[in-house]
Amino acid sequence: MDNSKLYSELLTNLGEDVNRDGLQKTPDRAAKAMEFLTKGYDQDLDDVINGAVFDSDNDQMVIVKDIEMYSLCEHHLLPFVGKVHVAYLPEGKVIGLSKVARITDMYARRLQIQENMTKQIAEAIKYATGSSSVGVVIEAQHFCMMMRGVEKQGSSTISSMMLGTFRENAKTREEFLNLIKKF
Ligand SMILES: Nc1nc2c(ncn2[C@@H]2O[C@H](COP(=O)(O)OP(=O)(O)OP(=O)(O)O)[C@@H](O)[C@H]2O)c(=O)[nH]1
Ligand SMILES: [Zn+2]
Repeated sequence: MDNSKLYSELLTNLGEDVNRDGLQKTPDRAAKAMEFLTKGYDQDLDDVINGAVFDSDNDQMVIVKDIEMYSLCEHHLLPFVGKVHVAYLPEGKVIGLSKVARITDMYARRLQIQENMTKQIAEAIKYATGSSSVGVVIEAQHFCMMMRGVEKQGSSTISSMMLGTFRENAKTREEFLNLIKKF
């Protein structure tokens, strides 16, 4: 059965009249929206990187911060929304900056938990750049904690994955964390 039909059944089960004016196209729209929000399953990391990795002899920290992220929690299918910060220490190669955001989207547009997505992005940056030192921090608000359940609107969740020098060297980690702080 296609997703539109499934949404139609869901709405009927919820007590709605799927033939009423406002709902006529809703199953189609909802199916399209869900397909968009989970399109990361169909993406391949090499295709996303698209060869945009360049030689560079700059071995200092690169940070792409405040990348907006919209994902869906795998427990409730509700959004979690926030910012992703990515850093790495180049080891001869740098990646196209937009690809860092595209990699983030590829993993965000799946059913996720924040911690797993944090690790997946870090591993992908490591793979793409060949760098052993990668740091990823995600700060997000989970709608399943805000709109329902525990109903806490003010809390946010911060997760991190530090690899290589970011894990081993407190100074490198601090430099990253200081540079992504809000001033
Ligand atoms: N660690 C982690 N937990 C998450 C994430 N997204 C949602 N959750 C949590 O997953 C848990 C699921 O708990 P359950 O007790 O099985 O489900 P529930 O009865 O709907 O839980 P409540 O949200 O407490 O009402 C909840 O504590 C959610 O807050 C995430 O990205 N990471
Ligand atoms: Zn949830």
